[in-house]
Amino acid sequence: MIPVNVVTGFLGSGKTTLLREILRDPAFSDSAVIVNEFGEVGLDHMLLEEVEEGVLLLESGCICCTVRSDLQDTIRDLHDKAARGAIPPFKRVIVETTGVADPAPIVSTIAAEPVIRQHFRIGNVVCTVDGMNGLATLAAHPEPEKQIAVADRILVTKADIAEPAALAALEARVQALNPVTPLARSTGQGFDADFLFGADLGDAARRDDEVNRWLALAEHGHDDHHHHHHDHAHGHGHTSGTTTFVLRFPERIDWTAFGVWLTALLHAHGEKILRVKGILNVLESDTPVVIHGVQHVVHPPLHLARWPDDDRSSRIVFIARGVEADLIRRSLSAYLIATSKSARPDPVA
Ligand SMILES: Nc1nc2c(ncn2[C@@H]2O[C@H](COP(=O)(O)OP(=O)(O)OP(=O)(O)O)[C@@H](O)[C@H]2O)c(=O)[nH]1
Repeated sequence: MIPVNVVTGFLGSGKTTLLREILRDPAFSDSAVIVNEFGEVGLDHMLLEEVEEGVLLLESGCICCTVRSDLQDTIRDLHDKAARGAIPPFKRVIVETTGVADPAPIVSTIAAEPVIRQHFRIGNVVCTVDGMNGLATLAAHPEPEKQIAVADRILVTKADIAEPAALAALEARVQALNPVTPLARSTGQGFDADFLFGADLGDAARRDDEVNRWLALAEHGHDDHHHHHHDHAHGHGHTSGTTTFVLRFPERIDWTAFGVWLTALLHAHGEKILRVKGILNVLESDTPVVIHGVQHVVHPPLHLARWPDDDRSSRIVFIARGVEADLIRRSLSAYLIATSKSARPDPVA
């Protein structure tokens, strides 16, 4: 299965700079890149073409709203061409979105298409955040907050030119919006391509590490001295309403009942549940099941070969906007009691 990575991030935050550098890395030369741009002039495309011939430009506008089928066509086209030998084989796809795109529909576009699903899987969503203008952009525009919430990797760019205090304030804000996603800084060169695009939950060999990474972040935050809940909507004159919470249940749960509940929740409130990730102790298996989803899309559940530590409780992290943690907790609790399989879930701080 070929991973499809998505590079998102607000206008001018450094997406093209990241891609250009990544494509210079010989280990990443076997990447097919799809660039989505607004407007007539494909400037990013011209920049990218200098270094990489396998770059395709998706010309018909914004992926996220009108032309999702174009993205599907483009991915199928890449696959056909590689199969025919018309282009070199590639090991990964990277989609660069426009700065104002919502990455969630792009993820669902790839996840929903049966032909694509036979050969491709979702890789990481990498979000660039402008180290200079990030706070101002977050205050003024709705898109970056969602891009950050949905991301699997966050890259704070322009660390070479931003003020250290401003960078720290930005990172605190980003971590408050999404405490479970690892964050790195960049100076416009020397990117850790493996961290950003190599390691992801869909890769069985890297899965345990990934789960440990976000579980540790979910439970301890990025920094123990500085717990994420403190920073939420801190200063900046902007109250976002994006919250993160962890539901923990001590007893084994019925996977089928849980699956029905989660499907119903996302059907009713998907646009408010930006991200869900969880490790479940299910009745049907002695090893844990990992779930993750972006808005209305739940990826197929993944099995871990072993538990990451001695803790056998199920833990589910939600990043949500405009929905009360308590509502979700009570709903799940009621559902599990009604299906009489499990104990009441308790929230942890
Ligand atoms: N000093 C410095 N400049 C950077 C860095 N990252 C990006 N830039 C500069 O910031 C500007 C915008 O970067 P791009 O990579 O074009 O950003 P983008 O997100 O692709 O922009 P759009 O295509 O407009 O959405 C360019 O002039 C880059 O050279 C960085 O880490 N340090």
